[in-house]
Amino acid sequence: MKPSVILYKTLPANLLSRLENHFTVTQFDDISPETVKANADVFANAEGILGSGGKVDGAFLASTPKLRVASTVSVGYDNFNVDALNERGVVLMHTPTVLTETVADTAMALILSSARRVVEVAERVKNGEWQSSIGADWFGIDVHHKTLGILGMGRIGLALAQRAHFGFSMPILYNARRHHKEAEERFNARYCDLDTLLAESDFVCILLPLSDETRHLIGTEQIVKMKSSAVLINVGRGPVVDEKALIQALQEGKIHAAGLDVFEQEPLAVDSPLLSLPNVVALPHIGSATHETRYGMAECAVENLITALTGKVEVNCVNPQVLK
Ligand SMILES: NC(=O)C1=CN([C@@H]2O[C@H](COP(=O)(O)OP(=O)(O)OC[C@H]3O[C@@H](n4cnc5c(N)ncnc54)[C@H](OP(=O)(O)O)[C@@H]3O)[C@@H](O)[C@H]2O)C=CC1
Ligand SMILES: O=CC(=O)O
Repeated sequence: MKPSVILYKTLPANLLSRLENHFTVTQFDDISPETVKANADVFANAEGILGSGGKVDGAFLASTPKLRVASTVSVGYDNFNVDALNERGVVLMHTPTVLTETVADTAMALILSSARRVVEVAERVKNGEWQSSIGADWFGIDVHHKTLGILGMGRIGLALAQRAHFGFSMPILYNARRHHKEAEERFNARYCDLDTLLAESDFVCILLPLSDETRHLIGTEQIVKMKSSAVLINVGRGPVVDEKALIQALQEGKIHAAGLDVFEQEPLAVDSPLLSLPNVVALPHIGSATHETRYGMAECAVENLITALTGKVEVNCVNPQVLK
């Protein structure tokens, strides 16, 4: 008998077929407690799950006693309680690498659009405000040769540093838990502590995962250390920034602008003050959202599930210790 798996993401037809060749697949819209409760038998028999979003915690694991593998269609896995997975011996697979370059493009797009006010001025053109030669009230700030501070010099951080160094001649500062020789040698990046990075950067770009250590890492105390001309970019996870503190800082002109792909609550509330600030570019968590990359991620997640349930895992495992 084929192992049972739960799919909670829409897959292209060919990838769904590939999954069905190996498993008995049951599809749901989500894995919310309501869905789990209403389909308790299916969840009780599942050996694998594949999807994105949705909380996988102790309560979920109690409802899935046969679960062996969780395959997330994302690189970030902050919605999984990894300790609880480890305790139960459940393997967690994710999709790094395949999305790295696309997410770095999104970060660069946010840097450029925040600095040059691309969204705001394009709206003004659409509203018929371009009636004569533009004046200083349409101007932005330069990106090239400005200092970029990268928080989190991992896969995406490195890809952003490459763009900024070679494409825009930007000096790079970075902070991570350890030094990254590759970034220093290839992009002349300089490691510095958080306070120094905040004080010296013209653009601060967050590419950190969400964890107990990074939650609200950037709050009022940190924002006031930034230059008043600086721009904050967040492509990592929303809760790394204390959003209330950021809103207040933007309203009071403590920093120049923000470019945000991620928020404390997603989707962002339509009445969020962020949406009425002209110096904020807000994107709907599109970091990896291109047709090519989303296909690549789905394909990677499918292969991850097949390998982890039927073969030998060599890459893309978050908790390889449970394989031993
Ligand atoms: N907006 C979007 O659509 C997307 C967002 N993301 C987010 O980007 C994150 C990064 O992805 P990726 O680059 O592939 O991940 P990596 O694991 O390659 O890089 C993470 C970096 O963060 C650093 N880091 C982690 N914890 C801390 C900490 N407490 N203090 C300082 N530095 C820390 C790591 O430091 P060290 O190198 O020293 O270990 C590493 O340099 C994902 O976890 C996800 O949250 C990813 C894809 C799309
Ligand atoms: O936010 C997206 C991810 O892949 O992580």
